[in-house]
Amino acid sequence: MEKQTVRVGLMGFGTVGTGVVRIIQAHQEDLQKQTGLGIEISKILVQNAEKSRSIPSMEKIVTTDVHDILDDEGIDVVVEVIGGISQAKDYILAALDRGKHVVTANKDLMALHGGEILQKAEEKGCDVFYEASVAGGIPILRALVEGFSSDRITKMMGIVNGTTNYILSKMSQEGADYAEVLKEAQALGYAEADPTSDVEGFDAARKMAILATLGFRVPMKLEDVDVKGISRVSKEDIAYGKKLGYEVKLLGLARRDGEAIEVSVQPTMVAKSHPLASVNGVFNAVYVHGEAVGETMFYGPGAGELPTATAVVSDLVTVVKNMKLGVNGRGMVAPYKEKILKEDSQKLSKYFLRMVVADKRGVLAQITQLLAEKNISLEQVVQQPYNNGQQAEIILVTHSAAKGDMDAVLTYMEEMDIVHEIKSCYRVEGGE
Ligand SMILES: NC(=O)C1=CN([C@@H]2O[C@H](COP(=O)(O)OP(=O)(O)OC[C@H]3O[C@@H](n4cnc5c(N)ncnc54)[C@H](OP(=O)(O)O)[C@@H]3O)[C@@H](O)[C@H]2O)C=CC1
Ligand SMILES: N[C@@H](CC=O)C(=O)O
Ligand code: NA
Repeated sequence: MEKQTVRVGLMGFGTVGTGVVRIIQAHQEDLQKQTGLGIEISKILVQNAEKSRSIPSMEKIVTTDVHDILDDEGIDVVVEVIGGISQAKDYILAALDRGKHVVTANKDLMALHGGEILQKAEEKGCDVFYEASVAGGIPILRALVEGFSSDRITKMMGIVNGTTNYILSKMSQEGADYAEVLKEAQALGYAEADPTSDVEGFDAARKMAILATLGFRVPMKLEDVDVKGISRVSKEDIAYGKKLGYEVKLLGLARRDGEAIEVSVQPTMVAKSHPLASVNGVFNAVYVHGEAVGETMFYGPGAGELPTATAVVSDLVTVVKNMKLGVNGRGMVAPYKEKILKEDSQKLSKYFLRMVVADKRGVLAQITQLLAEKNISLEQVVQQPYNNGQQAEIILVTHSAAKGDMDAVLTYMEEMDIVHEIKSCYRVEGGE
């Protein structure tokens, strides 16, 4: 007899797992109409079976033994939302070994071991989808893989970490200090008790590695992403940036020139005229430029129970549709392009530079001369008294310059007597 219901083993009943149950329950009829099959959650793996759950009717199917899911031949699909790397990886590989399809929200795992997991899925003829892993509820992975399949993407810029965007937005709107806003973000539950992976940019870097792999169709690794976090962004930088027409954002950048690629995550001065500059609070956004399509932008909630669960359940719907058609495991295209990473001399961008210098005649001339020697010209220059007029503060915005040249200039400036302190240096995007 033909299957009437697809049975799902849900691993994890926390924020996302609870949302998955709620959406499947609330939208059962719609899901059935779209797939032609019922979707039933058969078992839920948790760590603590004694914990009371916000959907008490599901408590009876909770288990702490992963084999209740893995060894149940009636379970067709595993949804992994426990998080973490080692156990989640073992469970997913074991599920694939048993011919079960997988949906996961786990960016940490997919950024590090996505290649191995997808290879195993291909061998076993299984689907693995992970839309929720990048920018939560925004269907950006599907857009890259399906919506832009006919195009060649040249640039992606993403605000893909809600915690840091919340912190930078508050610093900008209220002129508040980093440490102060971080505490507030922790109290509101946006930042983790240990916020390192958010504020040091690692969470965003994992998401950018996934975006670059799918967007450029090259096997990008996490270590290919240059990462710098926001812990050294000061309210002064934000205030000066604003005066010159910029908002500071933790920006993930993936850019292709010819076949050479660069991927980075760093605090960046984003021109106020660019739509990314207006993305505030915990919201995420991804800007995608394609050779044919031109500019596009995707905006929405990057986290949270129901937005993230929407992405998970939509992936589940795709798995079920594929099951009906008998085409699981055939839709995935492994990255097929050779990875060519840019040298620093090929990474071009404008820069914002703030420094404290001696207040003497000719200082600005010496600095512009040094920049000119490296072919770096200036777009904006502001000079003002500093430290009660005993020193001067110079803020520069350059025209496009190579990262290698800019790094060389900074190293040289550190040795110059007239340069007392380099306060900050940011990449500038979005003003072209
Ligand atoms: N929260 C969000 O907004 C987003 C989350 N994600 C990703 O989704 C995944 C889940 O996140 P989230 O729901 O927030 O996490 P939670 O911490 O809220 O929930 C984790 C769940 O998994 C269970 N669990 C954890 N470890 C194990 C284990 N070793 N064995 C069995 N069960 C385990 C926990 O059990 P118990 O309940 O008993 O403690 C809990 O039910 C992560 O990969 C995260 O990065 C992605 C995008 C956004
Ligand atoms: N910690 C992440 C949660 C979603 O991935 C964030 O702040 O964006
Ligand atoms: Na998404």
